[in-house]
Amino acid sequence: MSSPAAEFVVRPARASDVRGIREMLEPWVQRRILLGKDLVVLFESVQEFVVAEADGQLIGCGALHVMWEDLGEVRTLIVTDAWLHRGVGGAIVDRLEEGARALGLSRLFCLTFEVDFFARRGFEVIGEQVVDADVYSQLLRSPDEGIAEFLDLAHVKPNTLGNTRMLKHL
Ligand SMILES: CC(=O)SCCNC(=O)CCNC(=O)[C@H](O)C(C)(C)COP(=O)(O)OP(=O)(O)OC[C@H]1O[C@@H](n2cnc3c(N)ncnc32)[C@H](O)[C@@H]1OP(=O)(O)O
Repeated sequence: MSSPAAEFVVRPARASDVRGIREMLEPWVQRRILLGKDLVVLFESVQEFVVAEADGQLIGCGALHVMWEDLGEVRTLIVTDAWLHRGVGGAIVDRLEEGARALGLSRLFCLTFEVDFFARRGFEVIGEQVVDADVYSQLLRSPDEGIAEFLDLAHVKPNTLGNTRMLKHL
């Protein structure tokens, strides 16, 4: 017998979700899968986040970070163990892509171990930089650690070991 359809919603995050996002994030930071974020950084970026919720509980999250006029990044994508493989991650990515299109972005980057998941959603592995030298030099001015990872700077290489750089044209 097949299990009943999973009921969840994906919605913009609220400030009151931030501690729950941090709880979902922490185990992945410990395992060096995702970049750690201080609470203040998560509060400051709450408008970038969507969350998935079922029965009033957070079951997933993801964020869209704008990097340049045409370019964004999918960040901090997590689904709780009990909800894996039920379409939650895909629904979060769909929502982030919708947000990216609404912002006028045409390319979405991600840095991930979940290569198959992203490949099945249209992301392609990239080897080289996807911004020109001028944009690269502008991005160097950002204090954001995720941007440093995007630029593949030496001081963040320990964070990104084993990750794959992927890009989707929207
Ligand atoms: C850019 C970044 O943030 S990278 C970091 C990515 N996150 C992590 O590494 C943290 C750990 N991983 C996770 O939290 C999860 O594994 C995620 C977020 C990558 C994926 O979340 P999930 O909710 O399992 O994704 P989702 O269910 O949409 O898809 C997974 C598979 O389940 C399958 N699936 C989806 N719905 C159903 C369903 N109702 N019944 C059976 N299988 C299903 C899909 O076919 C999919 O397979 P596919 O990838 O071959 O297409």
